[in-house]
Amino acid sequence: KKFTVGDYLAQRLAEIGICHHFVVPGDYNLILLDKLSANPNLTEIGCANELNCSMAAEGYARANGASVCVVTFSVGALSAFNGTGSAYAENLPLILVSGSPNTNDAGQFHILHHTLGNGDYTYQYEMAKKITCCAVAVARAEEAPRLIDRAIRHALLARKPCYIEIPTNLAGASCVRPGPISAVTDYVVSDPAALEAAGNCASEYLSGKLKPVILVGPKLRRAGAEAELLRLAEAMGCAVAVQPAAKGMFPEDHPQFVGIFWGQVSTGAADTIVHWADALICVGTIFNDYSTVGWTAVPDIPLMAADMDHVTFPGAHFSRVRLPEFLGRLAEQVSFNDTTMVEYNRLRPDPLHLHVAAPEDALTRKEISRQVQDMMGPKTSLFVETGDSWFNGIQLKLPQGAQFEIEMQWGHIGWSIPASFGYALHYPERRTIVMVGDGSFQVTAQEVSQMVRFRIPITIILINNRGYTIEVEIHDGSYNKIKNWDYAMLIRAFNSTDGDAKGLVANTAGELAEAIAIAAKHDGGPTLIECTIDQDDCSRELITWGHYVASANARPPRHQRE
Ligand SMILES: C/C(NCc1cnc(C)nc1N)=C(/S)[C@H](O)COP(=O)(O)OP(=O)(O)O
Ligand SMILES: [Mg+2]
Repeated sequence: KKFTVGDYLAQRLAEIGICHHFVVPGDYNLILLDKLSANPNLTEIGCANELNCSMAAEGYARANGASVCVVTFSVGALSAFNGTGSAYAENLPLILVSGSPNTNDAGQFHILHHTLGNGDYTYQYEMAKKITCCAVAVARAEEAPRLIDRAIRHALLARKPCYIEIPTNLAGASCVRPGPISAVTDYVVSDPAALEAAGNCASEYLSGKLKPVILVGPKLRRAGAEAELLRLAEAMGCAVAVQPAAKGMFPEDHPQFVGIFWGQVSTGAADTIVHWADALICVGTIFNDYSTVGWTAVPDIPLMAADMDHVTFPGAHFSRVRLPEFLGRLAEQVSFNDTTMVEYNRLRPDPLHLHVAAPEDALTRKEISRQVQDMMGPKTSLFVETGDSWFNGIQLKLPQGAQFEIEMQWGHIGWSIPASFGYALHYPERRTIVMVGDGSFQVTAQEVSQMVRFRIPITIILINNRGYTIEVEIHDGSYNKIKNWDYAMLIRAFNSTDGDAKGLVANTAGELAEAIAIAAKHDGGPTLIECTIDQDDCSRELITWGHYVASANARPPRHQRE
């Protein structure tokens, strides 16, 4: 049986641990799709469109470590670029594969369908270079092994997406078989001298400091260093604060967890402790406009920042120091100093006694949060969508074992529906819950039909506040209004005659409790619960945060100031 370029790609994808490949077919990729589905280790997952396909792959990569999205040329890839951008911003090795024109067409100046019609076939590859860590276009079958291995290796090492373009007439062309996968997957260990020097520099940075705090950022998990961080935190005994996009990357039931550090909208007394510290160990942190509340919450002491493959101090930088190895080494050498925990225990806020609404009470944002809190257990994975769901979700306490997913760097509304679908395919034994607003839901609603098709029992808490409330709080206008849907009824449309999803409406606290009880027992497919709340019922945190972000957006151009 002929071994082809498509078989080579399929084998490499399977060898790096991918079990599901997300696809939308098109005549430039059909032969390639045949080769992928011929590989027994790969299960084909069709998506309703390429935006959702790429976002499903983004979510799958959060669970699986790497993922692949296979689309057709131009009309497919340009939509998939959005999920690829998300994977770049969120540090996920998503492999974007696109079919492309027959290798003879460019040289014959043919005009082809799906293209711009100007005879240029390089624009997609050029665009892909900007949003991936490595982009390759296979022009001859002989070079396919080298290019495929290179792109995948770069993506795995950098935790960034890569791009592989395969012409429609090469997917089935003969190709040699691959060598050991270790050539692709073996990571680059830290440089021993740099690791040693960075460790010594950390000791210097910490010596003499009285009040060290650890601040955890979202790149910790992407670097695979959660276990080493836990060891370091327990060796120091200090307070551990977490950035909002890193929620769940340090256990919230741990005695040293002091809350989410998010400036004015922090939880617990995280901001008090972080600002009280005289040494801040930042691990995988990202200080962007959203996580610093419009630049009002940037730590103001000299900090030490350990990133995925380098460490910087107030006076030194060390390249090729991998985060797991660095934190592991630090855990061996630091001295115990729980000053910030002693202080925190004097500041620890009393647990919130959330008002329990009466069953007949109209549903409110607070009551939804209270009931979602009660849903959560060790097997819960909670996805929170861009919108007030960020603030509602971040306030929740994660029980031991619960996971949390947020897309705070890219922030594409609608991400949570396809992403939770992709994620849940890898974790069928977990109970995935999505908190999503009405506006976001309208962007990618079609992927609920894939949850129906593949019978994935995701619980979707759809918070219908009649429009784009987060935008209203940043800057209101007519554009923040949207057409209301009968969201629960949509499920009947997606079920058609062979689906087993449930669409429920909750207008009161009692109806929500009933709907959640039904969802907890339903596993034949998703349960969508449409929760109607007042359109002005949004979190205090959103309003506060929105004002600061709006003023950051409004800073006058520099030349106007002079
Ligand atoms: C329109 C936009 N952001 C701008 C935006 C526009 N387009 C994309 C793809 N991503 C974005 N974040 C946002 S946050 C809406 O308020 C979301 O509305 P909804 O899902 O209904 O949530 P809230 O009501 O809680 O805000
Ligand atoms: Mg809304």
